[in-house]
Amino acid sequence: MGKTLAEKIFDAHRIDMPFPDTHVLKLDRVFCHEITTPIAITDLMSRGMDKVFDPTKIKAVIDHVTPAKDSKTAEQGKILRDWARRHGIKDFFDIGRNGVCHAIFPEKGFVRPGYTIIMGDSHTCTHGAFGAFAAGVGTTDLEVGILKGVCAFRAPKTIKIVLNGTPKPGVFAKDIILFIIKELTVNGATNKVIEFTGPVVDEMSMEARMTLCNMAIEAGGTSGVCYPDMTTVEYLWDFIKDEFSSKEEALAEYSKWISDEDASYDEVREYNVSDLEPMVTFGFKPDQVKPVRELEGERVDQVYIGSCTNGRIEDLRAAAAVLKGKKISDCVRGIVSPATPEIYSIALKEGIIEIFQEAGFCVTNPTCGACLGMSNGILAEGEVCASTTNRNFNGRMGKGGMVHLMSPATAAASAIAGKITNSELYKG
Ligand SMILES: CC(C)[C@H](C(=O)O)[C@@H](O)C(=O)O
Ligand code: SF4
Repeated sequence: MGKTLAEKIFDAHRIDMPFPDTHVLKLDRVFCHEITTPIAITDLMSRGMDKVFDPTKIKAVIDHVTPAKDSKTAEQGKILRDWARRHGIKDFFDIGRNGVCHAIFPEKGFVRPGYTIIMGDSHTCTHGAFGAFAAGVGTTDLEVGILKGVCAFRAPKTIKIVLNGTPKPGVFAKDIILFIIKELTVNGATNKVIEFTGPVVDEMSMEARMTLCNMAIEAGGTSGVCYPDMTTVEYLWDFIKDEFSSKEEALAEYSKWISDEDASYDEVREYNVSDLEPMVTFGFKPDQVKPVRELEGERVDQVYIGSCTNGRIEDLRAAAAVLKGKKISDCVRGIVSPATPEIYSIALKEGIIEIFQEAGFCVTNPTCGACLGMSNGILAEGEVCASTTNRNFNGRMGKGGMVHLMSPATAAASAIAGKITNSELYKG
């Protein structure tokens, strides 16, 4: 019997199986941010265990609220900053160099095919786009990970999604993943890995694959995964070129992180996305998804483009293609947060920041801020936000506020119209 990609990663990292269905894996990376890691740090300190297993494998960033907005967030940042310094964690990204964790860590080359990664953040699944097993964990697992470099997981049952067809213009990875979550429902993949495969994924950029894997958790998935291929090698090349004599050699090495033909899956679902329309959420759960057409005309007070789902350069380009030469509605506040300084600077060079500004958008520094309603764009009671983020939970972006999740192109078109609308890219 063949093995799935996740099973192969488990086999290569397993150091113990203390109970049936409990696999203790060696970790290649422990990622940290200033909301959850300070809780682990403080607890470890109080137990006299202020140690780290390997400072080179730990990467940390202040991203959720930056610059700090109050004493509490300043303190959270300080705990992480002091800890990183104390333990010689060199890859620590503070104000001026910081970006949204799930954008900046891949961008810096910290994620590789076949890796095991944990972080105290539910969207850690994003990194599976590289053919890694990456999972969000709670404080106890994070503490053990920091101390010992290991983590216990259940067997990785996998749902395979095969995506066929050719998406229409104006239909992006975000529309596809919203559709998949609608099909799977919010707990359809609980405790499972979602493997995204097929010709549509093969054609996708790393950015688009990260958008897919990012939202695996919204269907309950432990991790999303894509198979590494030449697109993965090209993305990583600057970081790996000393390890391999050619891209082909790197590809040959990474190709071991692909499921076998005869691997056994919990479920296999095939979709043809050729007829898929741009999608949008309604209600307060990410599986409440409809074609944009059916929500066309719904009022919007704020449009937010950013986050670990859709704050990457490709996302800003897609939004700018819609906004170019246009103004956003007087009734709308437009906010864009490039997800990393690198993305910000590429957007500046390409004239994308200017397009956003001329359209009437406020451009913020790289941060999560608005996405989880902590800073830089909190909604007032009764307000509605068209957002490229990943969660539309009740009050997510501000108490009493409503969030509609959509692609950057749809968000940009909705900013111009002042109401939910399909992008011109889709209208043709
Ligand atoms: C702050 C953090 C624990 C949280 C998460 O894990 O998802 C945040 O990133 C979010 O998206 O709500
Ligand atoms: S951008 Fe949003 S979803 Fe992503 S890590 Fe930050 S708060 Fe969480």
